[in-house]
Amino acid sequence: MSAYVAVRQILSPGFRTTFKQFLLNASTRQTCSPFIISQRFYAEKKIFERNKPHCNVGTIGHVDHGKTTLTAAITKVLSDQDLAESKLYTDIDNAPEEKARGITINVAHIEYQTENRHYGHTDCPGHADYIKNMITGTAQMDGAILVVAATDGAMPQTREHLLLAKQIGINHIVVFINKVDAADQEMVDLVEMEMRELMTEMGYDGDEAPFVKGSALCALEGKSPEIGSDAIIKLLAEIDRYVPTPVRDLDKPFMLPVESVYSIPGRGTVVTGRLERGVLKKGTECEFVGYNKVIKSTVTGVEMFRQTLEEAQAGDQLGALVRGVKRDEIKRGMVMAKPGTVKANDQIEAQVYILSKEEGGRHKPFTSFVQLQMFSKTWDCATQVIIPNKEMVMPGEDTALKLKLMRPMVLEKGQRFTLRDGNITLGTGVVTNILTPLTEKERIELTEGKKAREKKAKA
Ligand SMILES: Nc1nc2c(ncn2[C@@H]2O[C@H](COP(=O)(O)OP(=O)(O)OP(=O)(O)O)[C@@H](O)[C@H]2O)c(=O)[nH]1
Ligand SMILES: [Mg+2]
Repeated sequence: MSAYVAVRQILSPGFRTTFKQFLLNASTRQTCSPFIISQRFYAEKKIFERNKPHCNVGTIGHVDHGKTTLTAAITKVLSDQDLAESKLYTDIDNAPEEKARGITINVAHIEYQTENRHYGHTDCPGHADYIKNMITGTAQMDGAILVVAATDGAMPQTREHLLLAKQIGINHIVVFINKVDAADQEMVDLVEMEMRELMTEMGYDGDEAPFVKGSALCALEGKSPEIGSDAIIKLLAEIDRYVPTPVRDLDKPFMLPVESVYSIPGRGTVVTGRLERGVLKKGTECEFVGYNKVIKSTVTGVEMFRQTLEEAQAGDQLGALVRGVKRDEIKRGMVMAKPGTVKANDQIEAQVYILSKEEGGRHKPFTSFVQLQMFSKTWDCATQVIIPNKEMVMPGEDTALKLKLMRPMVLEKGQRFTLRDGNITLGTGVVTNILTPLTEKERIELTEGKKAREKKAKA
């Protein structure tokens, strides 16, 4: 009964009863090891067992460089060690449009374990049109795997993803040079040199960053183990070693930026995302904030990778079942939090770095009243930019800006964000001050101004 004793202190009475019943079950009693009993219990009841630190990683990089193939290969190699459920390429890119076009559009969340940690893995799209999804996906990671095809080397989205990852606050990146089966050694070495330089240029430690070379396709197809499965094992060992388990903010009131919303027939509405701070349990009251709304609800269930969680902790990638709210009432970008602990704001001051032309930014300076798209956490919103104290801002400059958002969104002091202009990442910044909300008159001026500009642009 020692497995029961071990968990009874941390689990609710309802859970304890279920576990006790399981232990009293005749077939279970035949097994004497408490460890095996508890493992069987968790698996059978689909309950998430928190027996290793959890860490969020994911694949980023240019389109077609092999991120999804690598994701599938990792699950395959780990499934041989009973540390993951093997996922096919088509399980990951499963939307009809993704299958038809052979590219990733939506991020996919996959689960696996090494001996040391439990991982949530987000496979991001590389195509330039889906940068928005990549930003949302990367916002959930603690460390990233940058995939670069040896056949191509660094490409535009290799650079852009690296830059965005840096801005989002991902400090640990492991590079996987993929497709070595299709490139000669000289080419592979050149790509490594180029990538180390690029990492340094983007503010990473290019000399220290771990590089693993291999072929995701060989690993997935079970061919050439020296560049296939061995490379995957090496990659996972480097992630285990290099990406630290972040210290989670467990003591603060909980907060989860909503990534997706689903309606599950017979059960209700489920929101998913990464719990950014605090802990979350079934029965907790919550509030959804953003897009001019505050919606109150109660969490009636918490799951991680389809397994029930007694208590979710900051860092967990989870789904929360919420009572009494319809799917259409909640949107990606809203924040679910303890009632009264987060606020939406529409006017802030920020310190922003405007990328130079060489870094992929704008070629020309900009002046006040330009309208840009602001990305933070899982939301994005149009915002008007005001430059205090000077006429214009040049590419490559670090500047204070005042931002007026078209809609109030959750923004806190110290929060990081990205500014984009069409297809260009223009700058990255941090909120330095929250200003008084826009008055009704100012808001009308802002939105009317936007309409007028749009009309002019069309004409
Ligand atoms: N030769 C070779 N081809 C590979 C390897 N890994 C992936 N590929 C192929 O490269 C193509 C693109 O692979 P994906 O995994 O879809 O690439 P991706 O980076 O996920 O692409 P997006 O998500 O659309 O950005 C596919 O045809 C793969 O079979 C490899 O190691 N060697
Ligand atoms: Mg993909």
